[in-house]
Amino acid sequence: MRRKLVIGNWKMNGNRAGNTALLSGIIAGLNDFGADCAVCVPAPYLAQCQAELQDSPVAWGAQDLSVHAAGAYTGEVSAAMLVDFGARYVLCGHSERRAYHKESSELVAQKAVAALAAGLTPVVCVGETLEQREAGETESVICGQLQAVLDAVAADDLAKIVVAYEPVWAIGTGKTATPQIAQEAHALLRARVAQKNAPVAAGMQILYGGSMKPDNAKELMAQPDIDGGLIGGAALKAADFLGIIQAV
Ligand SMILES: O=C(CO)COP(=O)(O)O
Repeated sequence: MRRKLVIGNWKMNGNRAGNTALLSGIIAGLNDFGADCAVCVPAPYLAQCQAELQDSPVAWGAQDLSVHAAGAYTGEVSAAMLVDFGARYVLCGHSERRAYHKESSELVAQKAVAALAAGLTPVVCVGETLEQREAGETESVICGQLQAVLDAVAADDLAKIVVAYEPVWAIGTGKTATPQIAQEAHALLRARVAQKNAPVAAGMQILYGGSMKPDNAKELMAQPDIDGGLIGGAALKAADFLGIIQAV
């Protein structure tokens, strides 16, 4: 049985006082729901997570990292720095990074490799745009994005990856993928991993992201290949985030 995982992606939101309120609200409402839970926060707030979450069941992580270990890379943050602040997860290749920062699948794969080398769990994000879906390219796009990572990561590390399917047309739009559409994509992704290593594919956590809310989470997470959620907007309110975790 794969354990469910719910990760909140705060994107570029938050401030110290608001974060404290949100994190303490999450901690106060968490019971043993049988799911793992984490927040991926803007890098400046990793220290705050370390201070406020360290004795809680909530893990924390970052939204991006550099492929470089150290050196003259102004503005970048290394995997080792994230580890220094207790991060466990790091998003790699979120669609907003791919779209606004022109991150290629090859770069995303290198980021996953850098994360793994430092002991972080990369959450590799894949997803098609509406245009690509309407052109019948969903499978080639999402499996191509995943394949770059499968090709780059050492066989021993494959089992340490988390994948997130986030259809771009469902992110922040209120248009959730139907459970059937999401399940179909998740099954394709799992089958692609299975071509490389079937036992790893069977154990891999594949999360859904895109307008997941307390009222649609249950049906999505009931699908056989959906192992949790990567939550944007609904992760910014403790009640909504807890509602999604509870849906597990
Ligand atoms: O991009 C997302 C999480 O990474 C999803 O965002 P929303 O939940 O706001 O649609």
